[in-house]
Amino acid sequence: MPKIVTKKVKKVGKKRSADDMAGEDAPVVEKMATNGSVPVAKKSKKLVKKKKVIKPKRVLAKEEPEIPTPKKKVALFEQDGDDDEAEGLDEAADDDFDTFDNDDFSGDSDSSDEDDGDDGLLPVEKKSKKLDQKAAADKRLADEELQLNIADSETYHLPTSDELDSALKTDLNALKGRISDVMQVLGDFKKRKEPGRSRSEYVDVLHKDLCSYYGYNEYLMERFMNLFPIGTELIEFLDANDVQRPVTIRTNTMKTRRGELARALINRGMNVDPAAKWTKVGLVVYDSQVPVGATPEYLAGHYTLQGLNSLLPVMALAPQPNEVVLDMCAAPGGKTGHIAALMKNTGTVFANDASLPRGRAVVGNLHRLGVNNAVVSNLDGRMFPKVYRQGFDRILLDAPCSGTGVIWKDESVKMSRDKIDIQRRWTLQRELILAAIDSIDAKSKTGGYLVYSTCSVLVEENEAVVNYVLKKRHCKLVDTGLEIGVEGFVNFRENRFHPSLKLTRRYYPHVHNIDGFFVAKIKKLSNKKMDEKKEDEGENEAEQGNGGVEA
Ligand SMILES: C[S@@+](CC[C@H](N)C(=O)[O-])C[C@H]1O[C@@H](n2cnc3c(N)ncnc32)[C@H](O)[C@@H]1O
Repeated sequence: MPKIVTKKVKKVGKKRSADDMAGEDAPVVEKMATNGSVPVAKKSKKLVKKKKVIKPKRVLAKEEPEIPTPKKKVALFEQDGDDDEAEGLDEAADDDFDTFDNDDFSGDSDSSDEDDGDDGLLPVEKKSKKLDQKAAADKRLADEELQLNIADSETYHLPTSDELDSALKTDLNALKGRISDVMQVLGDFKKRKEPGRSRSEYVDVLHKDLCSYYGYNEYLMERFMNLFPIGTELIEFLDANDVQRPVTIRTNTMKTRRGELARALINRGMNVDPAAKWTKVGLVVYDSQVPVGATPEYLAGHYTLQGLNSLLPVMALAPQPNEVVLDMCAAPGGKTGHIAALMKNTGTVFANDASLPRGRAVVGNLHRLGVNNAVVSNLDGRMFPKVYRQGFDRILLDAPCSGTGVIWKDESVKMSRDKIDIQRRWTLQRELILAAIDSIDAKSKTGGYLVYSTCSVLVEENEAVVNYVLKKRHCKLVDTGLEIGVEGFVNFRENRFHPSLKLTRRYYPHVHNIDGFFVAKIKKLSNKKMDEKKEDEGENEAEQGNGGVEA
């Protein structure tokens, strides 16, 4: 029987020990499940190649070479006019940052022609626009070069298997050239193909070359090729997987407000800005003269280090004051702290994790953040229907996953995620999502919601898992209420999911400049069991052993 740690977290803790902090940036048990925080450290590069500039469409790029002097930034933050305001330190009180969002906090007075018509954009978004323009110019040049590569002959000679195994494999430039050439051929196949060659022969060459160039196993590369049918988006995605995301922090609104925190951090030598228009608590840290995870403000719990993506499932969950909420896979606790803040430290939030060492990090973090409405437990999430059946108003299931959305944090994902590994993961995810839905009270007066999220981009771990629970339980998908993200798949290759799957949201590093992520919000409709015949339909699909997703 698993041991339950029932610690009511009561007060702001003492200074955190190194042990307490261990879980926050360095996951202990599941290395891939790291979407709770953005480490400051850079990863090492395996391949020596030209890195692409990420195009931040809605979120920030880390390129921000000009660091305004702290003094200048403080003056700008002071114009917020929130110093004398006496609102409580809650999320709603952060509304005054609508004006904050529109101010120029970068200290960048550059007003070049390109900025014309950019009124209303954040400074960083203006910069982002310039980056877009530069990227477009680069792409034009690259396209022209590509044309030159294969203009000599209309058709393209497909390498033999000997050639494939030759020095080309280690010559990254030649490999990249061949990838471009083959992609060009596939884009205009009838005209460019070598007579007698099939499309699949070209796709096979491309597949192998992409594995060699980017360092992936064939299984995972195939999944990505299915996700982004061969074209520039696939390359953009693969390039983005090798680039660090911006360092971002979440303001703990139980202790401070974003403007106040920004001023304090700027005075310590950090260069920060509002992270994005859709969040009133996120700040992006462009640069810092002090360790972001060790300032007095950090130790006092005024903020947590969190990727912007990790704000999204909690925003979708929208926990209400006085509810009973479960964070089923909570460690290291970044999202639990956010849930507690939205509940204004009222009601009860259960922070559970199957890993005891990671659970200890949750206790440390919640103490630091001043959370006093939490119960920390150490259970296998699948046990909850037995422990507290239909006991919760809302549940967040931030499921353990392949981490294919956060490859920049853990490059080992590229080689370790094979068919068996992914199958093991979606099997657990299906068991957890059933347990989660069975632990929700459909009759809750204020809630009855489950949010399912992963830091994976694979359909098997996302849409297919949600589609499975829709078949097995009385529940339906509802709007996440999130401003950004692209729709989840309803049709994916041969698969036909429930049409409501379009209400789910996907996030990609190359599109949103945040970690690859998935969010679904589900409303439980009844506490009654579904009839067995309907349940069997879901079961049969799972038995196919492909996660309901055709290769
Ligand atoms: C994606 S991480 C959670 C991150 C966390 N929500 C946050 O934002 O800080 C997934 C977590 O699931 C936990 N886990 C794995 N299997 C579990 C299970 N069967 N029941 C509960 N937790 C589990 C892992 O220990 C890991 O901490």
